[in-house]
Amino acid sequence: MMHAQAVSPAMAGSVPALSLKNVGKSYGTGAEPIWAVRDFSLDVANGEFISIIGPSGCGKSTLFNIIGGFFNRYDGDVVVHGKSDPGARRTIGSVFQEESTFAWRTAIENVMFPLEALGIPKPERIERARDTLALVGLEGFENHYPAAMSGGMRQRVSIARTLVVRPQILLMDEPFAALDEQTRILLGDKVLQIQQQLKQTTVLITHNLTEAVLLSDRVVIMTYRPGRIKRIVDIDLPHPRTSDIITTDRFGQLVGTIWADLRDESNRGMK
Ligand SMILES: Nc1ncnc2c1ncn2[C@@H]1O[C@H](COP(=O)(O)OP(=O)(O)OP(=O)(O)O)[C@@H](O)[C@H]1O
Repeated sequence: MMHAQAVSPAMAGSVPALSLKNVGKSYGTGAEPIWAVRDFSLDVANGEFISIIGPSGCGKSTLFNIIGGFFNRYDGDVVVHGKSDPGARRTIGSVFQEESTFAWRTAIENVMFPLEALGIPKPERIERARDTLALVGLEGFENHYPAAMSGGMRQRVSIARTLVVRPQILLMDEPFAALDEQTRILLGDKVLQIQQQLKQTTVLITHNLTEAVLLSDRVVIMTYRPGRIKRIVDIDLPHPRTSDIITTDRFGQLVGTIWADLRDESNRGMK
């Protein structure tokens, strides 16, 4: 169940949805640059749910920015569905850690926003935004402003705004970091349902063990700075899943296994 290979067995012979080839990024100049991420290589299969977990400061957000295309310069290659040209990343939809809803727009107006940029006619925009809000469990809240919603609901609006264009790859950086544990777990259920329905490839950056094990097909554990792959753990829990699985022995074993690695890296970060 545990191995350090960076290629999923399900992927043999097919083009990965996402391929990271020796990606890296350093900050600062001069003789001693700080390497945030170094020599990070990983293939993600179509439809796979991958979590990347690591201690604070290990380079998770840096990796998110590399994958999402938010840096001008980094080392290595990011290949999306076999292509590494600048347009290849159009099939990636990103969800950010910080709250990113537009306060002056209602929930449905937030979700319609990316469709406006694509020039989609209004009736279709409304229909697609409504459907996607229903997908994230916000039916009936279409006309609410973000200020009248909870943090968890606002993050669901952000997720809906990303999903409304049906990205083939969903990339998320700690999207539930600001939420309490119960809301996180319930949102995890929602994310599982969405993934089972849309079957999009998902890369979740997180420091939350429960979330990583609940949601993922594989969990990638990062080392403390420079962020490299320490180990990849196959999550051999059955599908379809719900948060009920948290109470099983196998879930506990997987969390324990990952925690053992993570604790070593977190300790290095504390020093
Ligand atoms: N703009 C920057 N300039 C210099 N160093 C930076 C910069 N951004 C990040 N770093 C360094 O790179 C390392 C990785 O940062 P990054 O934000 O990617 O980590 P992280 O794993 O996302 O952290 P956290 O979980 O605490 O958000 C950090 O240790 C930090 O010191």
